[in-house]
Amino acid sequence: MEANFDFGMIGLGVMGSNLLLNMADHGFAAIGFDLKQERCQALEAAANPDTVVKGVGTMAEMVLSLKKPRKMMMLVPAGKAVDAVIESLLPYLEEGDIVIDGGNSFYRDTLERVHRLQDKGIHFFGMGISGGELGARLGPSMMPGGDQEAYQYLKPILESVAAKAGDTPCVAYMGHGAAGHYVKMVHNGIEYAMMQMISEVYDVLHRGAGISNEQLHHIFQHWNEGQLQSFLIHISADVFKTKDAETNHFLVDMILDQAGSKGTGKWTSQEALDLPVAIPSIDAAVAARNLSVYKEQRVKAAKVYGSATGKIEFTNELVTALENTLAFGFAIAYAQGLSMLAKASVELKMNIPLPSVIQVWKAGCIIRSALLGNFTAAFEKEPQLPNLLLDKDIADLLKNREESIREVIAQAIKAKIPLSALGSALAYFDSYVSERMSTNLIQAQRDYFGAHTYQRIDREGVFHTEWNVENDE
Ligand SMILES: NC(=O)C1=CN([C@@H]2O[C@H](COP(=O)(O)OP(=O)(O)OC[C@H]3O[C@@H](n4cnc5c(N)ncnc54)[C@H](OP(=O)(O)O)[C@@H]3O)[C@@H](O)[C@H]2O)C=CC1
Ligand SMILES: O=C(CO)[C@H](O)[C@H](O)COP(=O)(O)O
Repeated sequence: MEANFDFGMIGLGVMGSNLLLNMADHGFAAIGFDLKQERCQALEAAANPDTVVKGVGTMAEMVLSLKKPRKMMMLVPAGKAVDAVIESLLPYLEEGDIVIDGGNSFYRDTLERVHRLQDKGIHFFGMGISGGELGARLGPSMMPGGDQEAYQYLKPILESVAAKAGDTPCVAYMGHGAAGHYVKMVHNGIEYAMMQMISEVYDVLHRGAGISNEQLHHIFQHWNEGQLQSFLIHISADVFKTKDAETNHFLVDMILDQAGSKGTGKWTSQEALDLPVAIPSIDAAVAARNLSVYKEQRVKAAKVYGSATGKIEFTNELVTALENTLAFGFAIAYAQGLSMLAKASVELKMNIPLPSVIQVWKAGCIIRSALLGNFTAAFEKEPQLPNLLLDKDIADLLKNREESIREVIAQAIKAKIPLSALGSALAYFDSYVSERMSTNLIQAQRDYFGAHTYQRIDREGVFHTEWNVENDE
């Protein structure tokens, strides 16, 4: 069998077939494996003329057709399928071969796979991919992590197929071990927070101010031309104008208010707790999706407590305040995610280059936004900046929008509209910028009931007090 293909793909579903076609368009001879013959045929049928694309039904044919060092990727569901693919591949792999898992795998699983395959001389990469179907076909954002030397073999292919922000490709080496999947996990955590914040602003405008989907479409379209320019605002504008073919109602109004999730947001929260690092807006977004699932209970509770919201007056000022509120919230969501990466980079010895993370997120991915442009300078000044809020220019950005978010949240509280992600973004901000928090009282309480000791502000050391034991239980 002649080994004349540049890249192999395992799993010719939505992501695998599109990314492979993208590689072929960039001049790489591309071969894909899928057990289903119709997927192989569909791949070949979708290929552009003058590109080299082949679909095969055996793993052996795919692997043995690749030039060495062999470069291949699997785009299969996370979990058992990834291990099943690895087991099927192993008999055909050789030392120096490179296998990428481009799915949304849990980074701890990836780390175990990196080590398992390292023992056999095989380079295993965990690579987050963002951008969905269209992104995979035309230019995704990609977050690969693994062996830095082996990355040099992947770099030319990945850079040519990646989305571009200006002239710079939105793919870069994200660090050792499972860094690629860790960065993608946090990307998705931020995605959860931004989506939740947008839905909260929608709630203020729709249930609170009573404006129509047409108006919402125009407002979001307008926002997408300014400071909020982003993929998520763009698609939301599109959503508001879309009609349901069956009923001719606006489709968004016909969709059940129960949010799905596949786990990456939850993992981000769980991992943040372990580090530990505070990412309350991401936590709030995960919790909001969970709460949404309890529809039956919510319907019962609404009957008991009433679910009617108060009226919020619709004015141009409100629209501007909401725009600033979202910009503030988005910046805090990024700040929380990036602070998590800064900490994980050190604690988990992944060496994640934060300036590259910003670059990779600038185009192609779900959380791309104009705001990211403001962060480049911050990380150029201090590449391992522990928190964006410490940068002077970001401080100006937040201070200029602080009044708006306080006003919006105050109005929403009165109107009974829950702003859990936005509210927690402001509380995070207020806590982070507090020279003195109220946690001195917590320390006193811990020492009172458990002799856990405390430190003092006026001298070094660890102290315990015999608090008033008269009333103790
Ligand atoms: N869709 C999206 O927008 C995004 C998806 N991802 C991630 O990419 C990965 C792939 O997603 P997507 O392309 O949407 O999924 P699809 O369901 O469209 O495709 C999955 C592919 O994996 C194959 N497959 C499943 N199990 C096995 C197995 N045990 N052995 C070999 N092949 C197997 C399927 O084969 P067949 O059905 O032919 O048997 C199919 O070709 C997932 O991890 C997903 O989370 C990441 C970013 C965005
Ligand atoms: O990775 C993605 C986008 O970046 C996938 O679309 C993922 O499925 C989104 O997560 P969830 O399904 O939990 O909303």
